[in-house]
Amino acid sequence: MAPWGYEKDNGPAHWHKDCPIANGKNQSPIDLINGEVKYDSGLKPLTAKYVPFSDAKFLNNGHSVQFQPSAGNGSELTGGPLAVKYNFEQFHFHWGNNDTEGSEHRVDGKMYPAELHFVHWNSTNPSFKDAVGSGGPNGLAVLGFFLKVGAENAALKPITDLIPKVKDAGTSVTVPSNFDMQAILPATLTDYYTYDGSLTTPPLAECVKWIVFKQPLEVSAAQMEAFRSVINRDGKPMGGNYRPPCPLHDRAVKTSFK
Ligand SMILES: NS(=O)(=O)c1c(F)c(F)c(-n2cc(CC3CCCCC3)nn2)c(F)c1F
Ligand SMILES: [Zn+2]
Repeated sequence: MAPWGYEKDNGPAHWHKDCPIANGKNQSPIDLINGEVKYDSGLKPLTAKYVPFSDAKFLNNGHSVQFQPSAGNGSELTGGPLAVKYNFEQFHFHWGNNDTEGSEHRVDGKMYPAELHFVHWNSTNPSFKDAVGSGGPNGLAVLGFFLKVGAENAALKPITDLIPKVKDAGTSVTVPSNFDMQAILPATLTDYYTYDGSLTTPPLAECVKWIVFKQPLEVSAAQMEAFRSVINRDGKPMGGNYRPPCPLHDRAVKTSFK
């Protein structure tokens, strides 16, 4: 099969051939149905401590645009549903070709125009790759933020301004060392949905504690348009790089809010 993608001939409906776990019982994304979630008063706020990276790339890997440091620098995530410290690995985006689609998770069936994922790995593992392969839902912790069109996002501007430089698959650019990743996050990481799931792209490993924030972040129409100018390995717009929702099976979605 052609390398996986989001087109008719290599999209999500084909992924099970190389990754049979695609039909597993703990797959992501899901539709977050408010009538079926359960408030858990034990869920505390999360704490993300992000240190500026001196050597990070922003790259187009053919299926997303991704902020990727060359090595860890002590940036970490703790709290919320997490029992241990998780190291920051990368962040990337999923988006649509218009404002009615683009996010991976949905809320009562509603899609947002984009979704931002901050990927972290359980620090009790020797590496990110080991964490992905560690078995069970505590290998990775991914923070999901919905993006909606509104005011310009000043914290994301240094990243969206780089998008024209990574328009083509396989290209990358160095991110200025004064980029403040912490500024992207809301001041308090309180209201979120959390459930056990998987990577939303191959290898679709069922190793993720998902933490999806209720409050969307805003980006300007111009920032959304920047994403829509990115092209994939087939030279087509990358927009539509989202997996449709998967069955919940017998999983519970907990919320930190009533
Ligand atoms: N959407 S998501 O679920 O947040 C999400 C993630 F969390 C990821 F970690 C990855 N991921 C995939 C690999 C290849 C590795 C190749 C070596 C084996 C481990 C996977 N690197 N990072 C990913 F692509 C992705 F989309
Ligand atoms: Zn993602």
